[in-house]
Amino acid sequence: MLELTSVTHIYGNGTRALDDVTLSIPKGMYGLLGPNGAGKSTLMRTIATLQTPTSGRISFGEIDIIANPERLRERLGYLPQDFGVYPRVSAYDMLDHMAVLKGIASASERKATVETLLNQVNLWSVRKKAIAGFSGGMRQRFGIAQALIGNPELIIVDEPTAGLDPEERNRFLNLLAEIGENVVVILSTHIVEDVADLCPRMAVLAAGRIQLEGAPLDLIQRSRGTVWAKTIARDDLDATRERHEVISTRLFAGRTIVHILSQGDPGDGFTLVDGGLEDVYFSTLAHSRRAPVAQAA
Ligand SMILES: Nc1ncnc2c1ncn2[C@@H]1O[C@H](COP(=O)(O)OP(=O)(O)OP(=O)(O)O)[C@@H](O)[C@H]1O
Repeated sequence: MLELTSVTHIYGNGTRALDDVTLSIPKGMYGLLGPNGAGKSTLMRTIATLQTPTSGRISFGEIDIIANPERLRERLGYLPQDFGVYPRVSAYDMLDHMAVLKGIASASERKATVETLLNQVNLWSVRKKAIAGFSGGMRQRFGIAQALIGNPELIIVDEPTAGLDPEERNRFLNLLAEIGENVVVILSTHIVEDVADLCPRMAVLAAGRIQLEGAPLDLIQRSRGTVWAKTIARDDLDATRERHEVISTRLFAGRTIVHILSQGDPGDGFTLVDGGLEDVYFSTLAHSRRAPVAQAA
């Protein structure tokens, strides 16, 4: 279990990127959902011990990770949002090199590790090719392979599916799902479907605060009876926004489908729909923009 208690991070320029974040993250896949600038990367880097929070406590099992970051690092696998430079060395050699850095000194143990991982992420056939020539999806699968070196107990993946085409995204998510239920896997993303497809628990982070936490199915259940939809002409959108609490809009065949939040029948020809996680997410964001402090309390 990873426990965060009142974690706040204020950057040198005064930006309060994390504001009193308290979370308990159990084993299994955990989704951290939030828009750009919400503070997700700051939170991921903080948990990965790459930066120290301004205040608050973080523990992983028995380990106080702020006091003993090196103990966490031995158990951590991290795929950052921007993996950085993609070298002209082969996937095999790079993974072998990273295994050395992770402390696997024995050549035979390293060979077994590297071969297993390349197979697991389906890069065995291209193991001799330079990573610089890999597609986005291949790079992300390589990123997961390096994160899995040394059997980590805590795995952090920051925005891993951004920019992947649907087939690559599916492949990558299946790979994450296989990693297992015996480790903590935190998936940070702004893509609702990533969380809906994979995570038994999730939190929504916006403006540095946890706005919502729970099991996606429960959260969807709780929103039942409050999400209404209607197809309108695009020109009518402003008027609709004035009259109703619009949580999302989507174009379909040149028309606009609006979803609104209403505790009772809003009239105007809206029909009740079975809301999904996207509705839960967008209504949470709408609330947080209106009353950030009250919502997060
Ligand atoms: N080094 C820094 N110095 C000052 N402000 C920063 C720094 N890094 C991030 N921020 C600010 O902190 C806030 C949170 O940024 P962060 O990158 O953690 O968000 P994010 O949810 O990961 O967004 P994105 O997906 O766009 O990276 C933003 O307002 C950002 O501008």
